[in-house]
Amino acid sequence: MTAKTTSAVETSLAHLPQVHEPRNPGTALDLDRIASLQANTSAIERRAATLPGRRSVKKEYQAAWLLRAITLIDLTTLSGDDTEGRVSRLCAKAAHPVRDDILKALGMDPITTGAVCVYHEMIPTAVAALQGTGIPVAAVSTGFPAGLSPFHLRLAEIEESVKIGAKEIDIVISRRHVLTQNWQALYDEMKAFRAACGEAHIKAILATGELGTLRNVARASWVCMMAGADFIKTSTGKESVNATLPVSLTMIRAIRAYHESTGYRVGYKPAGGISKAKDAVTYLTLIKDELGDRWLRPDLFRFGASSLLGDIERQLEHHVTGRYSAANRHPIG
Ligand SMILES: O=C[C@H](O)COP(=O)(O)O
Repeated sequence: MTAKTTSAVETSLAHLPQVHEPRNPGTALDLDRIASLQANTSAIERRAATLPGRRSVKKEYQAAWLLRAITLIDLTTLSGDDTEGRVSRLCAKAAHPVRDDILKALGMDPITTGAVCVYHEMIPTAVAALQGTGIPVAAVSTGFPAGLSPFHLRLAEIEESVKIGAKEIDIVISRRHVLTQNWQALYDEMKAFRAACGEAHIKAILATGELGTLRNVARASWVCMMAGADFIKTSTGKESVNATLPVSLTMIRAIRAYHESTGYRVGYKPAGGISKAKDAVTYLTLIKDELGDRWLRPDLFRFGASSLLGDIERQLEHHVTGRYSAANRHPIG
């Protein structure tokens, strides 16, 4: 570990004070604006194809980016066979995601993940396990992942999740409202979900792999932000197509335009299938390029990921020791 590397890591993670960003209150539904939205699919795909080339990360900064990525993970388990034991172990990992010897070699103080994300039934276990850590519990509510349970039950699930300690609620939108271009219905649904959350922050999962076109992704992003979403999120992780770079560019540019238009910053959460450290760094450089450093903090960016942390750990270990002790032999490029 060179002095230059240590300094890069410290510079990257230093000065991350708590920022109290005003929450997006939403706006009236502007149907003309929604109708006028275009998505230049071929331009977006061309831009996505250049990633991560243009801003590849220098070796001495890789550890810094990887540590930053860890602080931005919603460490997730969303399996039908989840148990209290698995969730407790996940929470312990969220509180100590990096081995002490690696932190020491990098000259870093302890860090934590951004949050832990679980099903409603696992909230009490996660809340108990994370007590005193400052790590919030995020819950997927509203009949995740399909979101097709009765509307009043989806609202009740949100309210119950908040009541028992979830500080963040990841809701799933009704994809049919997008596919039928029923923007008023999507807006009303999202507003009702936001109201049910109260003070808890709400992340709107668009399930982009089921929305058909990037234009629909752009329109759904705008409608959810107009209805007061704190974050927009790509996927549940259960669709056949989850987070992709073209979808991310579309959503990130909607966030940028919404900020320019209203002054409110909405967060972004790519989720589903992001399991490699290299991909995490690509996403972070994309955010830096398109939205700027302000979005590289946990209040405005999260990865929804169940297995990303393991690969980042392997890459950090390699960075510090020069070798892999685990199965992954593919260094970050
Ligand atoms: O919201 C989080 C996703 O369900 C995580 O998906 P993943 O298991 O593919 O990382």
